[in-house]
Amino acid sequence: MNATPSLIVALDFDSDVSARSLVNRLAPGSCRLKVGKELFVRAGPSLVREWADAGWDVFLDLKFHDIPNTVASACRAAADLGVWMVNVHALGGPAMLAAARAAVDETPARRPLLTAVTVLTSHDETTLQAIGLQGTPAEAVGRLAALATRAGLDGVVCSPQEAALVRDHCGESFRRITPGVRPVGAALDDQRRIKTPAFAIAAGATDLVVGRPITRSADPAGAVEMILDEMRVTAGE
Ligand SMILES: O=C(O)c1cc(=O)[nH]c(=O)n1[C@@H]1O[C@H](COP(=O)(O)O)[C@@H](O)[C@H]1O
Repeated sequence: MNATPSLIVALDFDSDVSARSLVNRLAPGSCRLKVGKELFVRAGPSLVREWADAGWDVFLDLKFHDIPNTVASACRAAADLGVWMVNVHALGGPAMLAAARAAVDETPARRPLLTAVTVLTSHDETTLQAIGLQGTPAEAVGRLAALATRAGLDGVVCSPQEAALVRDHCGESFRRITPGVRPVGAALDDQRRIKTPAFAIAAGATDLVVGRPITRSADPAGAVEMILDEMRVTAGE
C-alpha cells in the first residue's frame, strides 16, 4: 500500500459533550476518529453512528477478545454501525480471528476493515514475562501478526518500533496501525514503546493513532496540522 498515511485521533473522553466539542474543532477530512472503550461505554453506539453518517471514518477500538461466537457477534454489531475499522485482540487465537473475519465479511453494505492488536504499546519485555509471553515484544508482535495474516485480517495494531518488521513479514498491503506516537517533547503518559510521527512513517506505519497530545492541547486542530506536516515531510509529499 502506497496510500498517504492517515492520522487517527483517539477520542478518550468521559462524555459525548467533550468529545463532540473536540471533533467540532477538527477539520473534516484532515483525520480519522477513534472511539474506544471509555467513550463508547459513556456515549453508546448512537454517537458512533452519528459520526459515521456525517462522513467521518470511525475506528471503533473495542479490542474484542472472547470466545469465537461472542467476538463474531460483536464484530457484526460493530459493522452494522457503519464504522471504517474494528479491532480484536490477536491473542484471542486463530479460531477467534477466523470467526471475526467471517462475521465482518457478512456485512451487507460498507464492510469495515478488521485489524488485530498485537502487543499493547504500554507493554515492555517485563510485562510480557509477567503475563507468560516468551521473547521480546518484537518477537511476540511477529508471531501475532502472522496469526492475523493467516486469518485474512486487514492489518495489525502495533508500536511504530515493529511497523517495519510487520511490513517485511506480512506485506505492503497489510495495514500497520501505530499508537504509541509522541511528537518530540510530548509527555509519555502511560505509553512505553513510543516513537515520533516521523519515525513511525519512516518505519512504514500506514495509520498513526494519537490521543492526548491532540486532545489535551489548547489548540487541537493546530496539533493535528503539526503532526500531519511531520508525516508529509517524512513521506516526501
Ligand atoms: O488499539 C489501540 O488503538 C491501542 C493499542 C495499543 O497497543 N496502544 C494504544 O495506546 N492504543 C490506543 O491508542 C490510544 C493512544 O492514546 P494516547 O496515548 O493518548 O496517544 C488510546 O486510545 C489507546 O487505547
